[in-house]
Amino acid sequence: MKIAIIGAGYVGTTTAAAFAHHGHEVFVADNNQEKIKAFQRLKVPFYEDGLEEALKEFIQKNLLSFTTDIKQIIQGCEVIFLAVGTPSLTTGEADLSYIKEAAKEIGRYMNDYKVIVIKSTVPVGTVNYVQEVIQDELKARKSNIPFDTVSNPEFLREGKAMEDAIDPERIVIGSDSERAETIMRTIYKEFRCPNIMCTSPKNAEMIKYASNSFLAAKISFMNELARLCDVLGVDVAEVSKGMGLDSRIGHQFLQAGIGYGGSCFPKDTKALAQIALQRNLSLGIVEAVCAVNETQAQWFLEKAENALGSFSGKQITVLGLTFKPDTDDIREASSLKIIDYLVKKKALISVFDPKGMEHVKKLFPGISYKTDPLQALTNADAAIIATEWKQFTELDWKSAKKVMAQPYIFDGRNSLDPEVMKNLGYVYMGVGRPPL
Ligand SMILES: NC(=O)C1=CN([C@@H]2O[C@H](COP(=O)(O)OP(=O)(O)OC[C@H]3O[C@@H](n4cnc5c(N)ncnc54)[C@H](O)[C@@H]3O)[C@@H](O)[C@H]2O)C=CC1
Ligand SMILES: O=C(O)[C@H]1O[C@H](OP(=O)(O)OP(=O)(O)OC[C@H]2O[C@@H](n3ccc(=O)[nH]c3=O)[C@H](O)[C@@H]2O)[C@H](O)[C@@H](O)[C@@H]1O
Repeated sequence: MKIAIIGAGYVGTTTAAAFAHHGHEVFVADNNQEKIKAFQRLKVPFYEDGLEEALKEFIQKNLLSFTTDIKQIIQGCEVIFLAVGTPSLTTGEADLSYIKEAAKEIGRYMNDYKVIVIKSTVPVGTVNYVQEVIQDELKARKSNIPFDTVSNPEFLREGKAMEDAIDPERIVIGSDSERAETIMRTIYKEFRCPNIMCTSPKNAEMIKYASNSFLAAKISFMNELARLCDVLGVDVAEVSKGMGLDSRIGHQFLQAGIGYGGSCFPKDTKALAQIALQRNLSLGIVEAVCAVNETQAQWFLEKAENALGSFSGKQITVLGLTFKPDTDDIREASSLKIIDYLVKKKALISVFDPKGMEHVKKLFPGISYKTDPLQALTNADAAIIATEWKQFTELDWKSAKKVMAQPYIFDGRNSLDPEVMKNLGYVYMGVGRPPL
């Protein structure tokens, strides 16, 4: 089937690769010319493992192409996916301006029956809103071309985007039209997905926000618990291990740390709380999830500062800048809060990250960017681990101690073994773990 995708970001491009992998012919359009030029040169302008190789393969097989000509792909394909951004407004609400703009273009250019599929994460009711925007454009053209709008939220994780998109654990299709549902089922026919759920568009939209907010809630619950564990001398990592043994709880997303980041959990939790407030409802749990996350890095930094005496004038190394390992994405990364705090405290800051340094340089040009962890740790009074890259968990910490000025490790991801670090002579502080 010929499929158009509007928005060549993480989601648009990985979805495109997954559709091409399953034999569809995919056309991706973006209004960012630089991005499209990069893809046309077979270069992915962000880091996602396996994506560049996959795109190269499918472009060479003529199953995938990139363009800025949105009109052409709208007219050439029966199914059009919207994968544009839906960032937070200052109020916390989702900004639907990119969705609106893309929907207008569809209404302006569509020439025959289309299924418009919203893959972006959007508030409940957006499928109807897109329908209205397209309908208004068609009216202005005095046209009544038929079309359907469908919700098909995306659940992929950055860093594992390719495997998640090719073999998703679930596919949710929110449609009120039998015709559109049949087309959606045809698109996903070759996917080895154990769970395809068809429901209403509004239910599908809510499933996405509820899923992200629930995962964020698990993290904030453990992060809040970590603060109590810290006072009680309990190891939160042991607690999460014990909790996870109950299959009703499970092990995933119980790792305490310095807070969740990324382009989605922070924005989607805020958007859900905001959707409720607009209906005069307050979602106390979701609001608390956000509040714990807002303050978790600060709580950890204050503890670290107490342990060290002061950050002022000290050489502090931040290891890890991305919001999690295996990505170059620094959106809402906890490292940014850490650097901001350290700058205010007049610390001398060195950083290292395998993928995220170029992006952070634009925000903090005045700090020192190093080429490897040991170089970053040289003469450091303390190291703060902000992202659990394997370059840090597998570092030769014995050699690292020799180059550091003082042996303080503040492990914001509980990624190292406290016992091992103590035996190497470090003063180790994790999140919600008793000092040894
Ligand atoms: N990044 C992720 O891991 C996931 C993101 N999502 C959701 O998917 C959506 C997209 O996210 P990302 O891919 O991360 O965003 P992104 O910011 O990486 O990409 C969005 C792209 O849309 C393009 N765009 C915006 N307006 C356009 C228009 N009118 N015409 C053509 N192109 C346009 C932008 O230039 C940009 O390249 C968001 O709603 C996000 O919440 C859902 C699951 C996972
Ligand atoms: O809507 C989205 O964009 C996506 O958001 C998350 O995916 P992602 O943001 O790529 O990353 P996660 O692996 O979920 O991690 C998010 C943050 O939570 C933190 N985290 C995760 C797990 C944990 O136990 N503790 C913890 O602090 C990570 O360090 C990271 O900062 C969801 O996992 C995806 O299912 C969803 O599609």
